[in-house]
Amino acid sequence: MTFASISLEHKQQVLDELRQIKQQFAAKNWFPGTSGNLSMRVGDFSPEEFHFAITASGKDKSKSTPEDFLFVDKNGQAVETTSLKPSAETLIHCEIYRLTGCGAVFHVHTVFNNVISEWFGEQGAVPAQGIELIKAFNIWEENAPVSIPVLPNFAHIPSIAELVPDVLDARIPGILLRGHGIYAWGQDAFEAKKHLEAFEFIFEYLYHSILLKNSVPQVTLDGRR
Ligand SMILES: CSCCC(=O)C(=O)COP(=O)(O)O
Ligand SMILES: [Zn+2]
Repeated sequence: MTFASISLEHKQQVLDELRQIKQQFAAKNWFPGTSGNLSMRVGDFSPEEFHFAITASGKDKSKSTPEDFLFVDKNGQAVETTSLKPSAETLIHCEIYRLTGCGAVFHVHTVFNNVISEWFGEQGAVPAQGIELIKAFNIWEENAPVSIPVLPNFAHIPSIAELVPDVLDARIPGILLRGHGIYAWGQDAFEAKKHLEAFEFIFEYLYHSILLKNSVPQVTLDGRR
């Protein structure tokens, strides 16, 4: 499917949805210091050809302007004449679309995802168990353990993108970058948002639970420490 053959109406719908989600995430303070990027696929997916709308690089994502998004191809190259630059992290989006065929990819920097990615960075994954919200990932097995991959953070984005295939887990719709932020995706924007919110809940839960475990003396049932 060529970019030109995708209807203008569909492209506009995607931009409208992205704009709404950007405002909702900005209201949660999920784009501090111009960080974060959002994308949504337009048209059909095939690994050989796909297109998506993505946030322009370096913008204040809490503001809405006519210059917030542009369309790119599977290599992250703009498909229309524009002065806008796609997100510096577009190649990571490209790799996630290529490997999953998903419909939307959202990336945010939060204090909780940064702290947790650092805490578990050395072991390469964040373990979580017994948290009801993993049902948001469509995991219904009782007390199922999940493991959220953590990749090292490099200034050279292609070096991060090339590690994505090694850690991507079909059951877990997200990857953390150590000391940087999270990428979450889904078959559409609704699902990607649901996944991102569930990840952030899990990170916040783990943050508090690790802090409690390390600060409250562990008392056994017979009163011994
Ligand atoms: C200012 S945060 C550093 C870049 C980054 O990690 C990010 O998410 C935003 O980059 P973009 O090019 O998408 O604005
Ligand atoms: Zn980032």
